[in-house]
Amino acid sequence: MYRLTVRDHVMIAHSLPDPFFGPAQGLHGATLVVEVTWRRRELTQHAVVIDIGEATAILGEVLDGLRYKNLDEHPDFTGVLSTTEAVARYIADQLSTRFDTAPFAGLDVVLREHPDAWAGYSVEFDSADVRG
Ligand SMILES: Nc1nc2c(c(=O)[nH]1)N=C([C@H](O)[C@H](O)COP(=O)(O)OP(=O)(O)OP(=O)(O)O)CN2
Repeated sequence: MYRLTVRDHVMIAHSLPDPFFGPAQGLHGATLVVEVTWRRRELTQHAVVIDIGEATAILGEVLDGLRYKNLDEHPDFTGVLSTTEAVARYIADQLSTRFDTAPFAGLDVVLREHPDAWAGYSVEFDSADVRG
């Protein structure tokens, strides 16, 4: 399996309004470092998983929808606890609508909350040995 990872970051504000989260029930900010890995079984005719520039642009486009936003007021997070895990899933879902998933085996999204804690979400696409 081949992999290509790009990284970006996004500053957001949010609250986690459940006693489970203790002080994080209140509004607070976070700078999330976002790593996305595209996976495929066979390389393209150009011997890549995906062009780094294209991957970076797609990720940036998705993160632009979150930058400097208060997720408590973001329509896509209404009624959702915007945990790192949930934001990772959201980013994976948004990414998956922005490229042809057919040649890829999957996508892994990792969000680093701080240097010692991170969470992620992986989506598996149909297996394929397509050379594109
Ligand atoms: N599994 C997750 N746990 C927590 C998340 C999360 O996204 N996924 N988020 C938070 C808070 O948003 C924040 O990042 C940390 O808040 P903090 O109060 O410091 O939480 P800690 O668990 O590290 O410490 P406490 O002892 O609970 O205060 C929290 N958890």
